[in-house]
Amino acid sequence: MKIDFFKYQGAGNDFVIVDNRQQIFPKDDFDLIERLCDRKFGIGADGFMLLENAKDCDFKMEYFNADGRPGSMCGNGGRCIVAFAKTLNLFEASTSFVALGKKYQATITGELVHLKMMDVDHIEMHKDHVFLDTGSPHHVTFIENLSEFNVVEHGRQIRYGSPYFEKGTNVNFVEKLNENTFSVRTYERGVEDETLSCGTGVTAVALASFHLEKTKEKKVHIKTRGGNLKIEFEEGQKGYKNIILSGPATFVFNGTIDIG
Ligand SMILES: N[C@H](CCC[C@H](N)C(=O)O)C(=O)O
Repeated sequence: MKIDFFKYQGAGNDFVIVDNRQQIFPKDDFDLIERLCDRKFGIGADGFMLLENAKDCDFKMEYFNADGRPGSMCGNGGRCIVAFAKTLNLFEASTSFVALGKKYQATITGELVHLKMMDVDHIEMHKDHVFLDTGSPHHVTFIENLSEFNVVEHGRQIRYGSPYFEKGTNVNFVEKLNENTFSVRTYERGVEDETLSCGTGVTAVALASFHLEKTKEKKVHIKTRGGNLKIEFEEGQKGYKNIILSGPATFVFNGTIDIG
């Protein structure tokens, strides 16, 4: 069977998207999804997404990591699927979609997609890191000389170590550049490698930076290897709310692939 796919990237975090409103895609076939994401045997991507119909929303997003397994929330993927949904005329100026049973809202202005992330109530503070869930789990550590740092080696050690083990976590290494700007590199669970950027990861870094008083700003700029992202948020009674992740989400190419 041949399927049409669309390749997008958001700040260098890249995705294959398939329009599955007709339920044509065999989504239980994790080996197939892994192969489609493979950069040598397939199309190549950090993640795979299906756009499906949803009841009270414009569409549903189903996200899979490059290892073919269903992932948790993906911030850059969310922004990319919103850009894709726009080309299908599924909404005008703003959209709401469902992912992992949660409702998300987004808007588009020019090249930028602004995605409202889930509220974050808990930030775990540890001696040398913080841990929080922004839709996906994130371990955040501040370091120096980020550009020289071996992200894969250290990220992998933390991801597979205590207390995460098999379930794992995404791991972000951060360096402060100025009062409201941070540089971030992320080791992504499910890709098991460094990716060029991670949306839920930079969101976690922005909140962690504010929480640790490394910035007083509630509008934080993040530089990643794949581009720049911006996070705005408000303090809620318990934690953080109205968290908006903004950045580019760009169509790269489309094609047809025989999935057997
Ligand atoms: N790249 C994604 C995160 C994917 C989540 C995945 N790595 C997991 O922990 O299941 C992002 O932009 O937020």
